[in-house]
Amino acid sequence: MSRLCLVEDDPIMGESLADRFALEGIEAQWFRSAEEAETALVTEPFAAVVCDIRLPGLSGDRLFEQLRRCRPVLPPFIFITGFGDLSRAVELLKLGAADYMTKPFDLDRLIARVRDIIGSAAEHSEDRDRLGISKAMDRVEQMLARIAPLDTTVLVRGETGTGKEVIARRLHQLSGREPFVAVNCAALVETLAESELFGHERGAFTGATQAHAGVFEQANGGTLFLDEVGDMPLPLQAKLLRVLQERAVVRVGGRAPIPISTRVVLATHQDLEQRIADGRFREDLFFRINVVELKIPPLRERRADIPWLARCFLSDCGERRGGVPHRLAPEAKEALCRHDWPGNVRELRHMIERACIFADAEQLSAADLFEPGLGADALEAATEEPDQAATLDNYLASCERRYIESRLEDNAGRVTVTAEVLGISRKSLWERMKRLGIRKTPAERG
Ligand SMILES: Nc1ncnc2c1ncn2[C@@H]1O[C@H](COP(=O)(O)OP(=O)(O)OP(=O)(O)O)[C@@H](O)[C@H]1O
Repeated sequence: MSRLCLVEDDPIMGESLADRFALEGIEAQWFRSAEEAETALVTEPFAAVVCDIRLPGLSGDRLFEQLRRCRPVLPPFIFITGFGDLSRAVELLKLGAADYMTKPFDLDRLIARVRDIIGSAAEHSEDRDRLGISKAMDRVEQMLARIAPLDTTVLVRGETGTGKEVIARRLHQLSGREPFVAVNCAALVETLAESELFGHERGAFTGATQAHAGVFEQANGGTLFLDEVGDMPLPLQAKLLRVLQERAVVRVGGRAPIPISTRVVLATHQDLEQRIADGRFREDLFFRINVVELKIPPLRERRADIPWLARCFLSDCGERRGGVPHRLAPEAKEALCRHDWPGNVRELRHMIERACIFADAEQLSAADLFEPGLGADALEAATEEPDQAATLDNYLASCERRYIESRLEDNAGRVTVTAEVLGISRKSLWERMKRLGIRKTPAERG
């Protein structure tokens, strides 16, 4: 789905835009009024909307606001504005519009922006079912497809937060089995662990007033996910080994073995070889569970997945809040790609979710992500070793300069928009730029 919705009442402008889109191979449907476009936008899918603000009847901005109220997810809106509509355009950005272009605008820039938006939307919708787009995750997906129909035991290894449970669930989904039962072995209470895993008969111990099926039985026919298996106490490891070998459980206090046909997926972030060397993990169990091993690389070793996962989480947040997903400013995307992610995908997910809740604007800056309330550049400057000879005033001025420069860069040098973002007047921003020696670049406007 890469069709564009163009809303423009001016016949010359509309025709030239429609022609240019056609020349560029972008399929566009042209509407002369917001009313006509509204009907199409509620019934048909569009990859993006290019919309004039001033239209006869319903205006472009009212159309956007109306649709926002009744549709949980809207295609990205790019507004075409006259100079007088600039402050309205800034408000629309805050409400979730993707961008705006001031007339007369550079058609090449508009085409590039539309391509950018349509391209990433298409790329994203195709990829939504994937685990990542890196080569490493490609290989994991290929392995999953191959082992899904078999009932082999699978060991998933990787640092904490790399997505081991996500992978176990994907394998389960691909296998077509039911049900999926997950147990965190590190959280098992030692005295109850055996009964939890293998079940117990009535009267097996004080308090066992009823017979209880353990997780192996509960997962019969499906998948049993044993997370943090590296942390399982040694006596329990011996019992687990027996169950895996015999493919049958004996409930605590019971005698008869109960056959089980459960695919067992185990996961750990522990260095099992080291734990074997330390006498904390059974070597025979290791060989038994290590039939198929899936190694999930840490996020810092598959950086291609970072912006892709970030987009997934942004769109999840957008769907949850029933609005247009937040976007990443280019510097925010770069900062994400540079970060080393010790907490892996979990850290990335939490960071994005927190930023979506607390950020004021629809476009997330690096500061929104890494240090809400304090600009990332200011933070960087503040954590840099200060020049010993610098006075406090010089040091603060350098933080202020870096922060303003980075916000100007985010907003393509537009002084009016940047002043809005910084929460100061345009005049005050000019004065600060002059005082701090920040020069306007030729590309700047506004
Ligand atoms: N490929 C992925 N796509 C989308 N979300 C992911 C992916 N990988 C991980 N996540 C998210 O990251 C978080 C951590 O994932 P998960 O619990 O599977 O990691 P884990 O390796 O099992 O962690 P731990 O070792 O701490 O148990 C979850 O919120 C999960 O939804």
